Amino acid sequence: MFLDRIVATKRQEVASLKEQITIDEMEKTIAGLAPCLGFERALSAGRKRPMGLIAEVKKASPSKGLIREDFEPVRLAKAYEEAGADCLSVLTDAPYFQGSNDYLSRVRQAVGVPLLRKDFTIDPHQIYEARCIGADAILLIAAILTTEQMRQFQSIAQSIGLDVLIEVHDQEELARVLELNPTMIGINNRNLQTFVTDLRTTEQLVGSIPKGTTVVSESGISKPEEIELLRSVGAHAVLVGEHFMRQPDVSEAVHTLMGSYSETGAGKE
Ligand SMILES: O=P(O)(O)OC[C@@H](O)[C@@H](O)c1c[nH]c2ccccc12
Repeated sequence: MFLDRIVATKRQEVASLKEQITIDEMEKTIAGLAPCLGFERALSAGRKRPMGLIAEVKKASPSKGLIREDFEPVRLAKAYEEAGADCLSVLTDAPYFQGSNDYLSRVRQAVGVPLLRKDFTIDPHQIYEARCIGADAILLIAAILTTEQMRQFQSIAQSIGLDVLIEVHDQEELARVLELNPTMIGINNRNLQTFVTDLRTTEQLVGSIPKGTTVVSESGISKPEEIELLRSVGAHAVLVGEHFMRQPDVSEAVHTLMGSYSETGAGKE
């Protein structure tokens, strides 16, 4: 299984991170940082369109290889912000997605919208690291974590001000995740074992999620009709990467997919 390979690589990365820095040291850095921007809020009450948007800064993926040649993370992030993306996601995994922590930190300096650190979180060290490099939210993937790990990671994240997006792609994962009363659930339309995307994944799972939880439909989204469909079944936001990365002008691509927006917010409490 491919996901197992990614996790094995991540374990080695975490081991070397632990040799470089302790949690105590990272906590000292965190004490001097500005508060996080509210990621979940930006997608719910604060969203700018009827459908919220997390626009992803993504250079490559294991299934597609290099996605964008002229990859300039800061320029892309500014274009997304200008086009009214509510939040951004920045891939930081290097071996499989050609991302980097440095991209996230540079994007943090350049934009004012909340940032998701998109990576494979398997250890508390990475949560502190995410905060230190400038993230406002982290991703927890149910497929690679036990319920207890998710509970522990969620509480660590909250204790340092980070929001948590918990990702599921089937009923079994969703049932485990609901035990944690999450504020935000991502439904990944891509099966991380086969890489096949199917928007019916969102349609099938969204009905089992309690009202009041912010639902993000993730992956394989590229058409305005899909946004409308996902909105009509109950998703509050979408996470879009590859489709935007393949357009020369990402700002225009956001407008074409998502429609126009108002700064005053279109979300409901
Ligand atoms: O590029 P897409 O198909 O629009 O998908 C974006 C995002 O959902 C995808 O990058 C993603 C979703 N969950 C992940 C977990 C790890 C790495 C990447 C992902």
